[in-house]
Amino acid sequence: MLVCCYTVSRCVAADGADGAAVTACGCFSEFRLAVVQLQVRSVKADNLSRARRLVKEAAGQGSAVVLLPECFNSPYGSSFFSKYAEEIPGESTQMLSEAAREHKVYVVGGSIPEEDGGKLYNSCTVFGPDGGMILKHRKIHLFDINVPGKICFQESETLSPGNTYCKVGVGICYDMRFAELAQIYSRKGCQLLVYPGAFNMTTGPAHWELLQRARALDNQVFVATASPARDESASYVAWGHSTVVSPWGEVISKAGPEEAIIYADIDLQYLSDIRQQIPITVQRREDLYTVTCAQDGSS
Ligand SMILES: NC(=O)CCC(=O)C(=O)O
Repeated sequence: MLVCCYTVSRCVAADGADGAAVTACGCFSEFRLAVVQLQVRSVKADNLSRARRLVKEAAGQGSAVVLLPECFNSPYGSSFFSKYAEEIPGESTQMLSEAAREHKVYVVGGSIPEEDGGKLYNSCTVFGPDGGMILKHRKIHLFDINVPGKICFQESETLSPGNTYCKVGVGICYDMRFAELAQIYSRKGCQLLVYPGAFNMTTGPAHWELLQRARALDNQVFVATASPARDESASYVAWGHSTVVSPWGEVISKAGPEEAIIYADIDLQYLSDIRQQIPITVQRREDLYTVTCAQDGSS
């Protein structure tokens, strides 16, 4: 999977088979990334058909990777998760697989509420151009916050956290706040971190761009976020502003609040150049500090 470029042989497929994603790894040094800021509404079938159409449009513009938002098939909110939840594979992931195969692109399928064994998860799946599922990432940091008078949201009332991270650089929304996760991904060789996410009207203006730029700069990686488009009539109003940030920390592409596709031409040589110019990746004092993984992380 090219968002990883961990090394081709270490990529892990959804079925756990090491190396099965070798062609998917591809390791292009330049490619076009499309971020689809979908207007998510209450009719699941409409969300799926619009997502499919926008993947097609993005592919037609030469994109190799298309990123969808968090909860692209369902309004975001605790009262919706169980109603819209599906097993994986299911209707929504079937659509992602078909769209990836039909248009010969990688699709990072934002996330959907996933039902498994009586529990609900917030899960991202990634499909390669052959329609095969490369990985599934379950959101590992549930969004439980309380900013008095502004926003109180408790994902843990309905969702369970995933307990593994994957070997490509995928996090979901609140996961972006955890710098260690991004550090681990970049140590494993990820050069692009993708975060489908739905920040809100309180934390969005304050933190959304800042977090992306921080993750990008700290790790000298590209960072892309995909939000649902803003719907002022929704119970949870998403901030929008899907963004792509370069390893220099610059915003290279950014949507407004409305439905849109944004594009960024990712050049991994540029990333290497920055890592040579400011060589923090080789200047770390691992004799004094280090970030360790509690487990192997395969998912
Ligand atoms: N869906 C989420 O995880 C939202 C996270 C968020 O808004 C934040 O401020 O963090």
